Amino acid sequence: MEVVAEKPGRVRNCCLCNLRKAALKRPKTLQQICRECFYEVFEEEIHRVIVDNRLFKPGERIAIGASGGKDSTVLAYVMAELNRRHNYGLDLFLLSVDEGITGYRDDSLETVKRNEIQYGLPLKVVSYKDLYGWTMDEIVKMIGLKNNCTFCGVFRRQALDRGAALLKVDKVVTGHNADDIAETVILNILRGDIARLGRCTSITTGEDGPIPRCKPFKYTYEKEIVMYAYFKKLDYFSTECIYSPNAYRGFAREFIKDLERIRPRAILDIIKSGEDFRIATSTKMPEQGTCERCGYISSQKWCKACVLLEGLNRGLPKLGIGRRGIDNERNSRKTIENKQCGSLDF
Ligand SMILES: Nc1ncnc2c1ncn2[C@@H]1O[C@H](COP(=O)(O)OP(=O)(O)OP(=O)(O)O)[C@@H](O)[C@H]1O
Repeated sequence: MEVVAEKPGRVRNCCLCNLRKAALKRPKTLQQICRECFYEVFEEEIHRVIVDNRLFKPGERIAIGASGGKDSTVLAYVMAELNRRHNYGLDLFLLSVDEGITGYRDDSLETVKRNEIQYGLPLKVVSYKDLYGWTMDEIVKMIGLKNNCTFCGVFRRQALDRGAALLKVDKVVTGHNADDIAETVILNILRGDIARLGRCTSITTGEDGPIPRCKPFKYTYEKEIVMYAYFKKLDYFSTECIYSPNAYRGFAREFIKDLERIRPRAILDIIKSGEDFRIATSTKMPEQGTCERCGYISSQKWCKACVLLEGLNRGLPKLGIGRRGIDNERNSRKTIENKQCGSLDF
């Protein structure tokens, strides 16, 4: 983290207010600014994104997807702050999914429980065990570490929707940041995944599904989120998931970080390129329907979660994995590709 060294006589004034000493170099613009101005530009940029994109309407109930990590902790703090300051008129809730990962999610959930009190936001926790009858610990015991992120990603997406339905909220917001989105653009290009490339830069997704999801941090740099959490001394959990090797995404992440070092704007430009892609009309997009088994949205006969669950319950966990997948009559092409944690398609 780039904090300006405070050597007497050598520290410049903040280039925004020109009153106080600069305390940090802003990662997005490389400006040397004071803490107070950093808080202000950081929060106001998010406010502008919320207003310009009309993310919320007064009176809406909003669930903040809260994992206890830095992004969602800062999101919960800033959302509560902006809601008060700008009178958004929102009813905010914390919504956590307990995947059942001992030594990781149990600890991070303790952080979210403290955030509930610190920020005065009611918390709802939904668990894989209650929803699916399996914890990730049990799934990993059965399938090993190879495709576990596929199960986790598919189950989490649905678990958040189910939690949102229980809370009767109008929208879910997540802490996906600009770096996450730029990485996903690159990953979708590398995979040739046109359908996901087309939607991964949208600030709101799932408007045709059970519950829309928004990303107020779409243009917020990860480094700035870390700085903000550090200076504000926010209480968050910083351990990586113990089951997530994340190799392919890791390469994209490193690539973006290298580009950012040379030119900080690169992150915003990749997002812009993603936004400006036009999908050829000849590209066949999946048709939206509902799962015959559980009623969840699905482009196939069974939704991804039901296919994976069927595999687990029949002791054939590879059933829904890979390009062959389960032949579900209506559509025998691939059901699920191996996908790793932190996917934006969630
Ligand atoms: N278990 C969970 N319960 C609720 N929301 C979650 C959970 N896991 C992820 N999310 C939501 O999805 C966003 C992106 O998740 P990802 O797994 O990429 O974590 P991350 O980038 O490390 O974010 P964070 O720092 O908030 O953990 C999070 O910011 C959060 O809003």
